[in-house]
Amino acid sequence: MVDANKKVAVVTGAGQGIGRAIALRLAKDGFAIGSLDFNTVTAKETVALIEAAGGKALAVSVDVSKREEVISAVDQVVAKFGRLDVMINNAGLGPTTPLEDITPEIYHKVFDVNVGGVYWGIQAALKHFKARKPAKTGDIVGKIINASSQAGQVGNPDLAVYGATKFAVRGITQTAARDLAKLGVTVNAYCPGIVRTPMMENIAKKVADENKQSLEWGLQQWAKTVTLGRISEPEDVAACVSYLAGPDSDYMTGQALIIDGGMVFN
Ligand SMILES: NC(=O)C1=CN([C@@H]2O[C@H](COP(=O)(O)OP(=O)(O)OC[C@H]3O[C@@H](n4cnc5c(N)ncnc54)[C@H](O)[C@@H]3O)[C@@H](O)[C@H]2O)C=CC1
Ligand SMILES: CC(=O)C(C)=O
Repeated sequence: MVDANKKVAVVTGAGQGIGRAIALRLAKDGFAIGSLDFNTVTAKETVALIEAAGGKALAVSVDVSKREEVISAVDQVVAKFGRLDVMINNAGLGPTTPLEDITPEIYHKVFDVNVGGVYWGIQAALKHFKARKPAKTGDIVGKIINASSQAGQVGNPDLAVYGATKFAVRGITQTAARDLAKLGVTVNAYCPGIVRTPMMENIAKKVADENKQSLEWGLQQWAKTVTLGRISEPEDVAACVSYLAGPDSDYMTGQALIIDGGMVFN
């Protein structure tokens, strides 16, 4: 159990990339962290990094596409740290899927993770938020922050499945914000541009290989196509999520913050 006023955040997909950056940043902000990931090894590595910096964290193995696993994982974090303040539904899959290559298996798998994981994360968090009574009307008892994308704002080449899930996350965020406001729960999303992570590198590798160019060239091509050419770092996204998780954003709900200002909407 942590001291009573130490806030607690759960991050899904905390084993690498943007999720790890968010977990490290929120730990630096003073949160105890639930580091949830399909990959137990990397989830534990994130915990080790947080503890080495003097923070508190718990790794829990989870497949966010499985509702009961998500509920159980969040319960384990609350059992350890005594409370839940922020739920960050970050875990996702980002395959490149030319329209004619989409199969029912790909469709179900990506939607089950990217969209189902958000539903189950919201439900898992709500269970604990509803147990808290706002001291006065308008007080915030919990925050939900979901991972959308620039690809959830405009159609990206070859990302018809992935992009559809990110459009869906924006819709879920707006509906949940309306439905949960009366409980004192805010719901927002972050919409990064091109961020240097294993997911984005896998996507960029396709265009790089097709053009016999380097991975960096592929990332740049993507950045020029969907933004004004900037490749962000996971820490840039974590800074935005730190704002959404902190008290300065208590007034905000239902927003889908576009992180990479250099957005180009065709
Ligand atoms: N990298 C980018 O350029 C952008 C990423 N995003 C979004 O940010 C989020 C994080 O993306 P990245 O860090 O780039 O991805 P990543 O692929 O580098 O890391 C994703 C993490 O989620 C975990 N994960 C995957 N499926 C899971 C499941 N079923 N259950 C639990 N954990 C699971 C993976 O093990 C991994 O640790 C995703 O939702 C992605 O859609 C949004 C815009 C841009
Ligand atoms: C992976 C992603 O969200 C992109 C290409 O914006």
